[in-house]
Amino acid sequence: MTSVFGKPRASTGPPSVPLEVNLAILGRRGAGKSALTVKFLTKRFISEYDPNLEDTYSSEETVDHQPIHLRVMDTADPDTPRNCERYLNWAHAFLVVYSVDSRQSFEGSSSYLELLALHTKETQRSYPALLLGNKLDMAQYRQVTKAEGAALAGRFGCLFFEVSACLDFEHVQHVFHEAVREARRELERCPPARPLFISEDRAPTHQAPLTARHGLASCTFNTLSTVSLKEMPTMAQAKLVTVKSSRAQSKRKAPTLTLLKGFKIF
Ligand SMILES: Nc1nc2c(ncn2[C@@H]2O[C@H](COP(=O)(O)OP(=O)(O)OP(=O)(O)O)[C@@H](O)[C@H]2O)c(=O)[nH]1
Repeated sequence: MTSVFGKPRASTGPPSVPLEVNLAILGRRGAGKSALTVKFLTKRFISEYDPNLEDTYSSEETVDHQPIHLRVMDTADPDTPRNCERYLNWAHAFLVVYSVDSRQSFEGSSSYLELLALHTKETQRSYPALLLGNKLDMAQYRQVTKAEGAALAGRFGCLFFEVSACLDFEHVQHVFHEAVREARRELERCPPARPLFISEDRAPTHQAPLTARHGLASCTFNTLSTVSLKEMPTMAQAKLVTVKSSRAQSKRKAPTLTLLKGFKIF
């Protein structure tokens, strides 16, 4: 224990490194992906947005006392899943969103779940997905029953929630944190191999040749003597904007606040 001005302070040791979790939000246009993302990040409901904007946001979260560096990709596919590698190869977990007042968006969410199932099969890895029926506040205009949502989620073995981006923040936060928990479980169960790529233009410095270090036949590895291995660079296309909800709250007095690129928050 240490003490500052007579107040006892627990000795915490070195700060724990946050776990990095990437979350992609998928769904048909108008399902409420952006509204849910912004609600989660700022506790606010947006009414104006750029439907063609796709961006990735980052937020420092604490889930079950563990620091998490969460990145959220609010995707914007045109009408159907398109160029999906950008999120399939990036995300640790997926939120698939439909709107309870739109049968079309529900059918769209089914296509996304099928896409994820195919990706799971192809990569032989498991990708947690949560199915969200959004716009629960519009329940009087329902086109999709809760039972139908639950049945679809059951078919793909994923968690299911009905939410509203314009009702309570805690419920939306709970859903995002559930996605983090699912991703964390999977990352613990099956840690990803650290990806490497080979760059042929730089010789390794201060290193004995592979052949000498491993006693391998020189003819086999001669070509590797000018190769260096590096970690894969981070995705170039992901633009990160860090949002601190406390900052958002302190600027509440501003009549219109543009906090996230492309979003107007009132
Ligand atoms: N009543 C209600 N309206 C919502 C809710 N969520 C989103 N909306 C509205 O639905 C419309 C579409 O919401 P977005 O968040 O832009 O939907 P999106 O899925 O991001 O759509 P794209 O950006 O076109 O891909 C907007 O007018 C939102 O204000 C909700 O929970 N309840």
